[in-house]
Parts: sequence; C-alpha cells; structure tokens
Amino acid sequence: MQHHKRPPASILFIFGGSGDLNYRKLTPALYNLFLDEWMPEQFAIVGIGRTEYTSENYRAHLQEGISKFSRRKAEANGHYKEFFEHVNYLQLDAGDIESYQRIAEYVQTKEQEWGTHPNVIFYLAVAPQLVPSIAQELGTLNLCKDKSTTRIVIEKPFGHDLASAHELNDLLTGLFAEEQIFRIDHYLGKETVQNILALRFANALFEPVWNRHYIDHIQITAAESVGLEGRGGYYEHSGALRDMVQNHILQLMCMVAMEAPVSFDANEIRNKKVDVLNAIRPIKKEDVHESAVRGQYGDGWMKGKQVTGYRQEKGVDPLSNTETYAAVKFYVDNWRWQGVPFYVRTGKLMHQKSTHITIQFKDAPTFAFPSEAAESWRSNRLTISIQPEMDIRIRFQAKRPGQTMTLDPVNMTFNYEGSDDHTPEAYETLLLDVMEGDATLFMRADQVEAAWKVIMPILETWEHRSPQDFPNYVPDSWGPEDADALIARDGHSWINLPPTR
Ligand SMILES: NC(=O)C1=CN([C@@H]2O[C@H](COP(=O)(O)OP(=O)(O)OC[C@H]3O[C@@H](n4cnc5c(N)ncnc54)[C@H](OP(=O)(O)O)[C@@H]3O)[C@@H](O)[C@H]2O)C=CC1
Ligand SMILES: O=C1O[C@H](COP(=O)(O)O)[C@@H](O)[C@H](O)[C@H]1O
Repeated sequence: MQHHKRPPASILFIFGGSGDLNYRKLTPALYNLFLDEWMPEQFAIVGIGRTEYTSENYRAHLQEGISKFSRRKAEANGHYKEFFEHVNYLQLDAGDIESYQRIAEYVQTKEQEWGTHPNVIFYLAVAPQLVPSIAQELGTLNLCKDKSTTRIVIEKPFGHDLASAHELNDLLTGLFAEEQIFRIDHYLGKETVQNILALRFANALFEPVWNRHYIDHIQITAAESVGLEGRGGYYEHSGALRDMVQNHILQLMCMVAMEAPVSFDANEIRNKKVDVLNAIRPIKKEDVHESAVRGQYGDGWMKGKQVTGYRQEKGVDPLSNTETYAAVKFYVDNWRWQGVPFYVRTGKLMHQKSTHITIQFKDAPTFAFPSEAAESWRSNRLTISIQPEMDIRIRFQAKRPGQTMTLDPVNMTFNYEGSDDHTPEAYETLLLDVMEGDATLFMRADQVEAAWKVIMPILETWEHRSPQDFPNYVPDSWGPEDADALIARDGHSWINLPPTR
C-alpha cells in the first residue's frame, strides 16, 4: 500500500548505461525504488552507450546486475517484467553530435504518450573526460532551457584539482542553472550520514556540549578492506586524498562541524556546510609533513588470502607515487571549534571495513573518586558508525556492581532497527531526490571548490615528493606507522571500533 507522494513523470537518460556504475548501483537502486512504489506513475529509463544491445539483451544484463547487487536480491519476486517494461537502450556515440536529436525525439514521443511534460534527467555515468562534451551538447538542446524540469547529474570525480573543478563549474553553470545541476557525493545519501543532522539538530541534548569547551578532539575514519576492485586505471590518477578526503570525508566533517540550519532548504544547509570548509585552517606546504601522512600498501595477506601490492595492480605504475592511505589533521578556525583537532583517515586494504566518527569529550574537570576506581576516566565518547555498523554509541562511566567503588566505561547504543534489506541504499535516496528536484544532498559549485582548496597544498606537496618509503604499510593493517605518530604527537591514538554484531 502506497502512503507517499511519488515524484512527477520522469525520463532518466543514463549516459554510461552499459557501464559498471549503472549495472552495480543505479539500476538496482531504481529497481528498489520501483518495488517501494517511489518511482513516478509514468517513468522511462533509457541507458545510453556505444555497445550493441537488443532491448532484451540489455534488460537481461541489467537484471543480472540487480540479482547480484540489489539489497533485495534475496527476495523472490515477480516484478522484473513490470519494471523492465520501463527500461530501454539507445545505442549512441556521445561524440556524434547528430545523435542528440534522437534524445529530443524520444522526449517528444513520451510527452505525447503521457499527455504531460515530464522531468528529463541526464545522468552522466561516464569517465570525467567525456562530461564536458556531453554537457555541451545537452546544453544546446531546447528542452534543457526548461529549468524546472530538466536536470543533469554529474558523478564523481568532480575535477582533478581546484583549477579543473572550477573550469567544469564554469562550463556547467554557463549551460545550466545551478538548480539544474546535481553533483553527486554518494556518502550524503547514506542513511547514517543523514542521521548526523537528525542527531545534532533534532535534539537539544547535544548542542550545549558540541563545542571547544567540552570536546577534546574529533576523529573521522573511512577504512576500506577492499583494494582497487579493477579500477587501477582511475585510481592511479586519483589516490586516497582525491578519492575519499576531498569529497566524502570533508562532507562528513561539515555535518559534524556546521552550525544549526534555520530551515531544511537546500541552500541553507549548503551555506552552513560551506562555512565550515571556508573556516578550515589552510595547511602551509612547508607544514604538510606535520599535518598529513600518506601510505601505499605493499603485498601481503588479507584475511588469509594473498594479495598483490598496489604497484603490481593492473593499470598502476610500478614506481607509483599514488597514495592508497591518507591521514590529515585539520583545524576549523571559528568560535565553536577553535583549538579542536579533527583527525581524519582513509585507506584501502585496511584491517576492517569501518566508517565512523568519534567525538571525544574532555575529561571531567576533577575526579572525586579514589584513584584506583578507574583505569582511565577519559570516558565520554560519542561514536557515530556509518558503515557497516549503523549505530550511535555513547560511552560513559558506570559503577561496577559490588561493595567497592569501581568504575567501568559502558556503552549505550542505538542500533538501526531491522536488517540492511530495509535500509535504502544511498543511490536510491539520491535518485529519488533528483526526480523530486531536491538538491539538499548534492554538492553546490562553491562547496566542491572550497573542498578542493582545502586539500590542494597537500596534493601539490605529495605530487612533488618522491615516494622513497613506498610501500609503507601491509594489507590487513591500520596503515603506516607515521599515521599513528601523527595523532600520538598530540597524546591521542586512533580509535578502531570493535563490531557490535
Ligand atoms: N563503478 C563505480 O562503482 C563508480 C563509478 N563512479 C564514476 O562513474 C563514472 C562511470 O564509471 P563506470 O561505470 O565504472 O565506468 P565504465 O567504464 O564501466 O563505463 C563507462 C561508460 O561510458 C560509456 N561510454 C564511453 N565512451 C562513450 C561514448 N563515446 N559514447 C557513449 N557512451 C560512452 C561506456 O559505454 P560503451 O562502452 O558501451 O560506449 C560505458 O557505459 C565515472 O566517472 C566513475 O568515476 C563513481 C563511483 C563509483
Ligand atoms: O567514491 C568512492 O567510494 C568508495 C567507497 O564507498 P562506500 O560506499 O563503499 O564506502 C571507494 O571504494 C571508491 O574508491 C571511491 O571512488
């Protein structure tokens, strides 16, 4: 039974319809939206690529992707046929200017068939070098002049550095209005990431202590246990800082550090986030070695399986200077956060997949208990686990039952109810938002550029430093020793979360 308002009639053109992202993420997400009755009453999905497919072959290919990657894959259901009636394939070379007319014709046909002017969404799931020319051609189509119904979705990476991101923004904003441009950062679509806003701004409990007076430091970890997964060609020109810190991690940091929005209007939220990025203290190039650590994994063993080193991966230079691990210490120079370090880290082939944020509170001002009562009284800690655990834990001291005053740290945990099967995937949320025209969870032009600005000094320093010590960490570890030293210099250590399940 449907209890919600569906988006208006929509056509989604997916450039890269024959590619990996569509196969693994986009179509499974659209299918789940369809099962949950979130797809519009009238919709069409058109995959675009050069590969030759009949409609049947194309649908069979995507059905295989759903059965492998949809959160609903275990469900026996009879809805494939209904769903795939809405799915078609347009064999088209994006470099062929004439072929764009076929897109306009397709829209006209649907308009007549449905008796309404639909949303027209262009999802660019293609390599970044194709984005400018496709955007250019789409921008000249008459139908893109309709700002309220035509949208363009740009996948990451958004630029390679500040200059190229700026150039891309210039091109896009010259062709489309800002409200038509949806720059994806899929972390913003994750349920647990959105919950950071709920935790902070729907409760009065945390705000009084959410500042430099009570918080000692903050840690953000996005550790991956996977390696390159066949994406060596891309990753070799990216590295951990571009791939994870510039976008996902800085966005998490914004959500933790931003001021309270006065409304949930897309621009209000994005204004508050960009304020954080603009307040991050610039790291001088000569200080990069004190604030940032990079790593690259060598060969070794991962959970009992032998794995090759990064430099032996397909598409990677045997003397590669690309980092597969990055840790950075940031400061946010504003009244709320002055003096509070934000330690962030990410890496491939780490010991455990774990994305979490830890707010470490300051010690109680004085300890009235006998000194033997507790091993350590630095206990108050709030942990927001993004994945694979999806919970919020508050750690505090409690008395151990018995005749002596002995204190132990205990956790109070909120766990998302139910199994992962019921939690929408990030791409489901984001695709639905695009159909609804809600850009809150998407990156605005100035946000992307502000984030690049933050990491440019580190990128430029690392690019010019020879990787003499690479590889410097083994698979199945927590990264290079220098990263431990980075945080130990301030008297702290990285917090690795034991799984709760
Ligand atoms: N895969 C993933 O998990 C993720 C991907 N991304 C981003 O998504 C984008 C796509 O990645 P991915 O799907 O992995 O890449 P793939 O290489 O798998 O797909 C590329 C797609 O581009 C199409 N294409 C290439 N040239 C042309 C052309 N001249 N005309 C029309 N279509 C063309 C290809 O179709 P054909 O060969 O049939 O022409 C194919 O469908 C990239 O920007 C990537 O960084 C972001 C996050 C995760
Ligand atoms: O954007 C990217 O994200 C993935 C990690 O995403 P997650 O949802 O699995 O946490 C990362 O593996 C990839 O290298 C990067 O491009």
